[in-house]
Amino acid sequence: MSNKPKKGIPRLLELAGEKRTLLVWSGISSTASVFLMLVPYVSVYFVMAELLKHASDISAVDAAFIIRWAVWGAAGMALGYVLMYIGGMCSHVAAFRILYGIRVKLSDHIGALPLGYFNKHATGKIKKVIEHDVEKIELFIAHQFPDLINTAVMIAAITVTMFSLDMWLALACVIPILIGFACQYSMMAGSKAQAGLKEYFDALENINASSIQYVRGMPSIKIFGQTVRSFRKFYDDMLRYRDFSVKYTDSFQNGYVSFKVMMLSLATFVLPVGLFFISGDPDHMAFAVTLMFFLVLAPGISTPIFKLGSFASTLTVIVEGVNRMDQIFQEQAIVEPESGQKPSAYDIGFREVSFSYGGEGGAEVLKGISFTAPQGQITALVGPSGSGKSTIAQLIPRFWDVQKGGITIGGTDIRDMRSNELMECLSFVFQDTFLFSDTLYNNILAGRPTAAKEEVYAAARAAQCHEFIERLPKGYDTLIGEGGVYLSGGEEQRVSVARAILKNSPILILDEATAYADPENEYQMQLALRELVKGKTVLIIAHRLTTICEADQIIVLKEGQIDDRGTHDELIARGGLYQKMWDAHTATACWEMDLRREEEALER
Ligand SMILES: Nc1ncnc2c1ncn2[C@@H]1O[C@H](COP(=O)(O)OP(=O)(O)OP(=O)(O)O)[C@@H](O)[C@H]1O
Repeated sequence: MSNKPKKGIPRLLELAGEKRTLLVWSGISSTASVFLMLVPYVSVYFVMAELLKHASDISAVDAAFIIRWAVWGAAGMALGYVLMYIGGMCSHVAAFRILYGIRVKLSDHIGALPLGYFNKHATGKIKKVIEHDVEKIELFIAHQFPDLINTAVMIAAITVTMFSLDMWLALACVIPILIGFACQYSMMAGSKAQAGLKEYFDALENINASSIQYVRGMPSIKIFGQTVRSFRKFYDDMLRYRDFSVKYTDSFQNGYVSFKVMMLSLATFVLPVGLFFISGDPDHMAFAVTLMFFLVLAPGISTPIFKLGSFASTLTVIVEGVNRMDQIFQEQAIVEPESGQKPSAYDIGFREVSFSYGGEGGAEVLKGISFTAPQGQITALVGPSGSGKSTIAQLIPRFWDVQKGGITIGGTDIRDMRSNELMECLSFVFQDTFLFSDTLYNNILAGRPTAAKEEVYAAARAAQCHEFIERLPKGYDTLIGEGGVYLSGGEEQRVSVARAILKNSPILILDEATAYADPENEYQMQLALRELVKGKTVLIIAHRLTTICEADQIIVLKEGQIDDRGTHDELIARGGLYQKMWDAHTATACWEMDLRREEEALER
């Protein structure tokens, strides 16, 4: 058996899993309903035949026979509708269950991906796949699947009937249909069309991603008096989508027109063939009746065929949507060890770590980094912008896995720890704090969902946010974000410190934690952090060197390598890069002081 990965509809059915059974029932009900719907036509045929047989003496008509067929016809139609309804119900239930199943699978998989994946991929793209592409599947399974079966069975039944009546007339009908299909298929299924569809999906994803950026970047756009036109990315993506859609639709013109012309002129092909054969048939009358039947049936078959054509275009969209889902499923999830090891201590060790964002062979942003952040001590990372400080911090929670060397916690390689155990050891306070659209209380509680009320308040007090929370009209029940209040950058950071205090993990990583702090806020933040770092292994990244000069160890980075290390005094004494940074920092502080003095003088 081949293990080739499935694509398109077979892949969709594979994703549907055991919910396929409902789809099978939907298919069976729809097929049965088609045949039952044909019963009234059969009954009309027999009733007509009986009436014609006794046209000269109508009293000889078998009334019971006619009533029987009338009842059969009505029953067939009624049962046909019931089965059609059951088929529709089954497909709807199956669709929503499949949708739910696929979304859960996608969410589970996304949850298992390394955090770096979310930096690399725009949220708009992921959102489009989970919402838009999965939703299209519902449309297909719930509505079009039973219709598709109906249409296919009807076309098959009509074709069989045609061939059983007359092969030549049937061929005169079927050959133009096949040519019409070939014209359309060559346009829609060719490699150019497939590439076009991919490009169409890319354009749609780009619009999704850049529209989110546009909305998020609205304050900057407004402040700088710009318009949508000046937000080039969104504007360009919209233009690209418009131009591409017009070009893409145009490319189907010839194929679709040829297909439609063929379908609507089937009688033009049937009539000459019929006239050719009628003269050679001894039973002219019977052949004439058959020819009449074909001339009536030919336009009738075009309706289900048009329907089938529209399904073909939906199918290509579904297939591309399933491909997009598979691209997410193919993303390598974090490799979890069978049985995770627990660290016995909480020092962090970097051993000859080299890392490139581009994977193996890419440009290295960290080159052979080795250091130990001892347990219970504060280690600071400093260095010019782009030297790799944030990358080091993000490698510890496995945003990405290192390509060379290894990172350990208490001597245990982080790749040998289960992710939940690794995360339990760590707390983060990032520069950009993320608060959920929820109450302030729940935002702090997120640090340890099992914490008691008093513990949440204690954490808020320690993080210097209790006072400002109490001042809000609804206190801890105040909603944050949409429909609620917005906090200042410094307040948000202190809430995230409260969250970290509540989590009380043995290792703490602070990335630019005082970035938003004004003098008042910075003082509050320092008080909050002092509480937070007590007895923890702390790795801190800060541009304000004054905040880290007390650190037990300072590691100076330059272009992805360790340039120097030591305490503040040792590094100053050595007079290297750190001393230059310190001089620059103190010069800026003096400059700020001078400005303040000038302002004060002016005020006086
Ligand atoms: N997601 C990413 N993909 C590719 N390259 C990245 C990514 N993040 C950072 N880099 C690159 O890696 C290098 C190190 O970046 P990093 O953010 O670690 O530096 P940093 O010292 O923290 O800088 P800063 O002080 O400005 O925040 C930079 O050259 C940066 O351009």
